[in-house]
Amino acid sequence: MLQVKSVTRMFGAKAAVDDISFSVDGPAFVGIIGRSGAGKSTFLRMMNRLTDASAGQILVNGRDVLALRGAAAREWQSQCAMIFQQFNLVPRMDVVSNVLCGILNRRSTLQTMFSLWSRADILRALDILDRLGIAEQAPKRAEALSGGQQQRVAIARALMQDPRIILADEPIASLDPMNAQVVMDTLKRINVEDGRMVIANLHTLDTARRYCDRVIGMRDGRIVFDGRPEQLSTGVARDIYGAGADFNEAATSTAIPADRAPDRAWADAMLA
Ligand SMILES: Nc1ncnc2c1ncn2[C@@H]1O[C@H](COP(=O)(O)OP(=O)(O)OP(=O)(O)O)[C@@H](O)[C@H]1O
Repeated sequence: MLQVKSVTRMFGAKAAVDDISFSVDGPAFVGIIGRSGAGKSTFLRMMNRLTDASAGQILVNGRDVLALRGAAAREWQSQCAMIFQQFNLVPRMDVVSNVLCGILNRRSTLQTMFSLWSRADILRALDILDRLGIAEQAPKRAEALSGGQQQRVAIARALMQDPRIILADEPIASLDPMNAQVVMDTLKRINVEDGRMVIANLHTLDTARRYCDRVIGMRDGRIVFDGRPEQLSTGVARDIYGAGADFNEAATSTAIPADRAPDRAWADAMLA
């Protein structure tokens, strides 16, 4: 389904992403880890064409999405939704309108100017919010919501596009552990229930181990690890992060232990 072939992105003389290749067969949950500056965001931005690649191909079902131009590139962007660390919602706009923004590019200028949404679109947005457990927030301004709720609105906006792939750039980096868990559980549900591929840049090892089917470790623009989460030993992690013997995994942790019943119940209630 996805084949990344020798993809490189240069910024001046520096390779932010340096000749990376990997392929993913099915709708997996892929985590990309690595220290700041490793090239994780640049890769995701190339995938959905926010940034051009300097060389290489990204084949999705055999089609090189890096070669698409104009309307075809925009069409690809709608199949490849992106979620950001800072949610990127319109703070003063209500939640349901933010979700409807996911299909802005499918509307005429007139429809956009007068905020005309079809009943079917509005019902679909509400359905998605309901599925993510935040339907009651629909009329509120986005800025009135907690960080975790805002990130779920951003996920709802992404789902409105009905994408094949969801790219998540540090989706939980601004959240407290409990909200982080709810957001990761939500992404996992979408991956498993809908069969949409998720590729998430993650900064915590325990999150990568817990949610991903596959983990890719990047260092200085290159892939230095590509394997299953259980292969991600402390030694491997130390290598990915370029850390010394004093590397402390706990320092990269935000997750809540799975055996903490109240947290689990809270998360389940939020997702119900
Ligand atoms: N627009 C740009 N112009 C110049 N250099 C850039 C640009 N974008 C990224 N870089 C450089 O490319 C390298 C990779 O950056 P990137 O943001 O992809 O890393 P990252 O792994 O996502 O890190 P972080 O987690 O801090 O976002 C860094 O050295 C960065 O300074």
